[in-house]
Amino acid sequence: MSVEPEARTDAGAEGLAAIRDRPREALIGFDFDGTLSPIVDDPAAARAHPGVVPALRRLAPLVGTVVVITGRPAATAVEAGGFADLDGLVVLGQYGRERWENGVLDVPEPPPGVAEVRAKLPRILANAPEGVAVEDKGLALAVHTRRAAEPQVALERLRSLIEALAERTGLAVEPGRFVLELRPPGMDKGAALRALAAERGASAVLFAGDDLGDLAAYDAIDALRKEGTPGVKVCSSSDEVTALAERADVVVDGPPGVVGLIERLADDLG
Ligand SMILES: O=P(O)(O)OC[C@H]1O[C@H](O[C@H]2O[C@H](CO)[C@@H](O)[C@H](O)[C@H]2O)[C@H](O)[C@@H](O)[C@@H]1O
Repeated sequence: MSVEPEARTDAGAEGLAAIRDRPREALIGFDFDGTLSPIVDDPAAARAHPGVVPALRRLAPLVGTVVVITGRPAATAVEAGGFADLDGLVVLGQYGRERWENGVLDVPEPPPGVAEVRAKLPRILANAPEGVAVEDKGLALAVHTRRAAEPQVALERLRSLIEALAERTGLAVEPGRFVLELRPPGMDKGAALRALAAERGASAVLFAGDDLGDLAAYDAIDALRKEGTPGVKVCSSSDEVTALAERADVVVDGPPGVVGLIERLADDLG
């Protein structure tokens, strides 16, 4: 009996069939927060769902490449994920600017705009609603509003200030789930996914995500399909973001659903 995940689109079914036919040439990618890790109020407290590492340990030897592509620093994702001992896993952090593989971490120097943002943010946020907090990620700074009394209201109040600061410092604004991030432009999860797929000669690609920053990876899968490489877009669904579910081939219920998907893939490919 087949236990493979169900696709609601023909293209998604084709992508799953291609992964099943040649798993050792397949690339399977995951976002971290909201996909492998349940959303929590404090970003520093986020941890992978307890089922993730056991499930990835089963899947990784069966497929060509397993990658986590995240807005987090790669080292943070490895630590919070408990990924350090996962053989073969690649972690691309900061939307693809950082790479961790086999215990080796590659982190570029930040552009000067990041230091300027670090220096200016405290004044800019001086009158921000209580609960607004800054996460310093080295190559980028994220302004979180989840812990404000009215997170969406706080986010909208800050948006134009953050956008003006990004403009002045040559950075880009990356919006996400109750977060506005100031980060270097010129790289996104789609470019990162495509580059790794080309490097590994992937014959099929699956990517699972939950947030707006993951849409670039969906765009990459759409482009790969047009070029003849089958792909699958998976949505880890939530009430906070609906844009991914509208475009996904497979929709699962948050990180527990993603764990179930990984287990079903491992069952099917094993
Ligand atoms: O690409 P991702 O792995 O999804 O990272 C995107 C951002 O995720 C984190 O923030 C989100 O998760 C937090 C912990 O659950 C939550 O508190 C916050 O509201 C979410 O936006 C992370 O803190 C950011 O740095 C990432 O860019």
